[in-house]
Amino acid sequence: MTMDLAPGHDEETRLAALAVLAQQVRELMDAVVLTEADEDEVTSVTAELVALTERLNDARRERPLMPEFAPDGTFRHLGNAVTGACNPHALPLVIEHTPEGSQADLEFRPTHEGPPNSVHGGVSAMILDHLLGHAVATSGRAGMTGTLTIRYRQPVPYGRPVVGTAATTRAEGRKTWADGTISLPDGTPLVEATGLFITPSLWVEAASD
Ligand SMILES: CCCCCCCC/C=C\CCCCCCCC(=O)SCCNC(=O)CCNC(=O)[C@H](O)C(C)(C)COP(=O)(O)OP(=O)(O)OC[C@H]1O[C@@H](n2cnc3c(N)ncnc32)[C@H](O)[C@@H]1OP(=O)(O)O
Repeated sequence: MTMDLAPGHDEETRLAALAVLAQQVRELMDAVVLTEADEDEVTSVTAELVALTERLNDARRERPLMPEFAPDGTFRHLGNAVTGACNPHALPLVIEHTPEGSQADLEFRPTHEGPPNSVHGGVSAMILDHLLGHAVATSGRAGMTGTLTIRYRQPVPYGRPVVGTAATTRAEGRKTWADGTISLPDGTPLVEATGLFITPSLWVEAASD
């Protein structure tokens, strides 16, 4: 049977399949950090993974998927380390644009372990960097992180829901400041961040060309 496919349908279907693969790889990574399998089983699984890696590398891109607008007009960056549905490194973070700024429901995974039973501080900083950057971008003043200051108030648990929020606080020329937190659902702050984002002079020049 043949189907009448809309333009781009094949690629969207392929990307959806790739997102499912990326999610399976996240499950695989958790399985690797938690497994108690014996050496023979670990060696056997590794051999299968080598074969799977070679199959994917038979059709390899030069670099991860770029930011773009999806067919429905929404912005997406499927290859991003924080938000990319097709990047197993990403949670992925799904960010909502709220009247106050940016917000995301999060659940960290065993692969994010830093101190025993809690999330690595660098991972929390990475998530806050992105959330702050998103708040800045949605305020119409997109920029690169210049500075990021983090205050770790309480350990962040994994395997439990937490909430990330961010909002811009002030702007001056090409500089925009934003604050954000990772909190428990009851509002208890765990990590606080303040960042300075700078719109690169190159972007300003490119926009005025
Ligand atoms: C409803 C609307 C929907 C819209 C949807 C939107 C969706 C949003 C989507 C997606 C969100 C994305 C979120 C991303 C979040 C993650 C961001 C990252 O992780 S970025 C990677 C890490 N950061 C870097 O790699 C930067 C590396 N540095 C640079 O590229 C440059 O140094 C840069 C751009 C920061 C500045 O370069 P220059 O040449 O443009 O600017 P100069 O002239 O050097 O400085 C201008 C002013 O800024 C100060 N400055 C420069 N760098 C600074 C710094 N690092 N710290 C403090 N001040 C700095 C300078 O002292 C100067 O200040 P004086 O004007 O004199 O007061």
